[in-house]
Amino acid sequence: MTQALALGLGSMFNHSLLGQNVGWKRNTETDVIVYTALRDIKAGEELCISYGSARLWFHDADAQVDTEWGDDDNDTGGETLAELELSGLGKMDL
Ligand SMILES: C[S@@+](CC[C@H](N)C(=O)[O-])C[C@H]1O[C@@H](n2cnc3c(N)ncnc32)[C@H](O)[C@@H]1O
Repeated sequence: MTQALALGLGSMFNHSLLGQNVGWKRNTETDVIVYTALRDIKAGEELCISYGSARLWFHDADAQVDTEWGDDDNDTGGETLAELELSGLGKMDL
């Protein structure tokens, strides 16, 4: 597994699984992450990427499922969010 830590502007994107409007792809040969608009984005609109459906480390304000913070039974890595993930858009290649 290869992991990456986005610095600079790349560290400013919030997560949205359902409302992501920016996709991203890592180039592990050049160590560059390329961000691409997934649709037309209005001025002032928040830019959101998907951090993936893996376990998140914060309470996701965007989550559409009943998640109780700190409860293993409610982690976001289960099938519920995976089913919601938009195919191929901003998906983490972990
Ligand atoms: C990479 S930073 C994103 C930028 C950050 N919001 C800032 O102002 O610097 C990741 C952090 O943003 C917050 N965050 C991102 N997406 C979120 C969401 N959907 N709901 C709640 N907090 C979120 C969490 O605190 C998370 O640890």
